[in-house]
Amino acid sequence: MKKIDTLVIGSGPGGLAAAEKLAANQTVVVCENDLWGGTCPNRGCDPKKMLYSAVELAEQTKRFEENGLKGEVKIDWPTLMEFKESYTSKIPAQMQSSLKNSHIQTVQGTAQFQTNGLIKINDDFYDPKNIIIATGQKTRTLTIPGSEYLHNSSDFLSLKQMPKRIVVLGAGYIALELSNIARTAGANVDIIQHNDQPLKAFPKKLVGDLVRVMEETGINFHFNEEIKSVKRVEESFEVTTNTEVIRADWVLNATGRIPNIEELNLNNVDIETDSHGIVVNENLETSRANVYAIGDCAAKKLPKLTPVAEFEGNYAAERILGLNSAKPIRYPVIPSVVYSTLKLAQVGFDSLNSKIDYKITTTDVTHWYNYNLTKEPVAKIMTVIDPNTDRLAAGAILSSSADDMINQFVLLINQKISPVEVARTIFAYPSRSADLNYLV
Ligand SMILES: Cc1cc2nc3c(=O)[nH]c(=O)nc-3n(C[C@H](O)[C@H](O)[C@H](O)COP(=O)(O)OP(=O)(O)OC[C@H]3O[C@@H](n4cnc5c(N)ncnc54)[C@H](O)[C@@H]3O)c2cc1C
Ligand SMILES: NC(=O)c1ccc[n+]([C@@H]2O[C@H](COP(=O)([O-])OP(=O)(O)OC[C@H]3O[C@@H](n4cnc5c(N)ncnc54)[C@H](O)[C@@H]3O)[C@@H](O)[C@H]2O)c1
Repeated sequence: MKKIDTLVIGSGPGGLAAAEKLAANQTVVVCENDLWGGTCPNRGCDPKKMLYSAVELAEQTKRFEENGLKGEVKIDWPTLMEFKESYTSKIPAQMQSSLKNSHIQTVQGTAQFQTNGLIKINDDFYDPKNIIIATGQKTRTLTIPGSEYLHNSSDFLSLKQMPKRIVVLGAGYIALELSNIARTAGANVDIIQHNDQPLKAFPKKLVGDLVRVMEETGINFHFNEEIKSVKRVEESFEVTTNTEVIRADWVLNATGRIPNIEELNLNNVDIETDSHGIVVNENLETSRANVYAIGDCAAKKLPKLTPVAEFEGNYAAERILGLNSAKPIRYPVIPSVVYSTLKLAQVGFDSLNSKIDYKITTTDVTHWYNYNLTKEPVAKIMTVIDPNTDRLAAGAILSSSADDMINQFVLLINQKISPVEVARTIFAYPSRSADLNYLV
């Protein structure tokens, strides 16, 4: 039996952040049953954004055709995939060796709780003083006839050739991001959503604009459709809903992700779970002493994002080290971005106070100098101002630069910067950040 200070289960952004922080003071083991580094760098944020970068440039170039940028731009999918793989193929080894360099022991295998509280990994038993569970999420399985034909986002990010016709089930983050990549790379795309609320957590007005722009690129949205079955017909597939049959060469299941906790055998030690994941208190402690859950696998009403997992990993490590022993975790505002035909970003909406009558303004900036420059089909900025302080409380942006611009909003909100202070600032010109003066 191996006695150690802390066992971290899962080597994604959450687990890595925790392990690195603990390593200077403790004996730490990180256990991983798949790719070192977890979802984000191997089959999530990073590879997606590498494909997106080419797609974004191609879209931008097409928009500028009538303004003097001539010549056909075409995505060469196999070469683009090679570019992506030039990064992803090195990640697991890099991540594992960086852990080893920090004197963290790495074990390849599945961690499973035993009834006596020990953890079994391969043929070894571990008796850690603390455990951090950071096992992430996985694609939700749809229980419909033909579900065996469905692919997930990892399959998409490894496609050798772009299929001619793709049907995408769901209209959330993954659906809207990967549909845009597929469409720009030449596929015909149909998106099927069971209600009329794509990207439910984002402001409806801006989502409506994004859907319209995606439709203009040729993507077909089918709302309020119940997916009944997927049937193989020779080399292709038929996706049947309550009202239609759509032909596809490839079907992506993007109907959501669920906690990846089955293999842990949590019921052996009565660790409480619900349908959103492992139940934790405001100190990220599970129902069992000295066992923490962080990142995507924890049941919390927060966006499941890489920086959130890292923030929680740091917090759990500090708590184990006794650095924040009494303080509950306090999150700063959390921005989220959908990287689609345009970028849709938001921050602060989940921290609004229902008793305050905020001043909400949506400004159409499509024809403002800095947006006209890139000929965007639409660009809008929504601001939510607290009338008591005149400060920005929340905001949303739809534009090609929303991912960077939203970080300006993050700073304004977190640092409580007033409009007067913004007005006293000299920003570089011309730049989109310089428009802040007119917006807040
Ligand atoms: C397609 C896609 C795109 C995304 N894009 C973005 C983005 O642009 N921005 C963003 O912020 N977030 C994005 N995300 C979300 C982001 O990837 C996750 O929020 C983040 O990876 C969560 O980190 P984590 O450490 O909680 O879990 P993960 O990164 O999922 O890591 C968990 C690890 O635990 C391992 N594991 C599971 N069970 C066991 C076990 N029993 N024993 C041992 N190991 C185990 C898994 O193999 C995995 O490697 C995206 C996700 C997807 C799928
Ligand atoms: N850019 C980013 O930050 C980014 C990108 C990708 C994923 N992620 C993270 O991963 C998580 C999972 O992403 P996701 O897109 O899989 O989930 P999601 O929850 O964002 O979207 C799932 C969509 O499928 C719909 N749906 C559910 N059941 C359905 C059914 N039977 N038929 C048709 N539609 C159905 C839902 O209404 C929803 O619109 C996100 O919540 C996010 O935290 C983040």
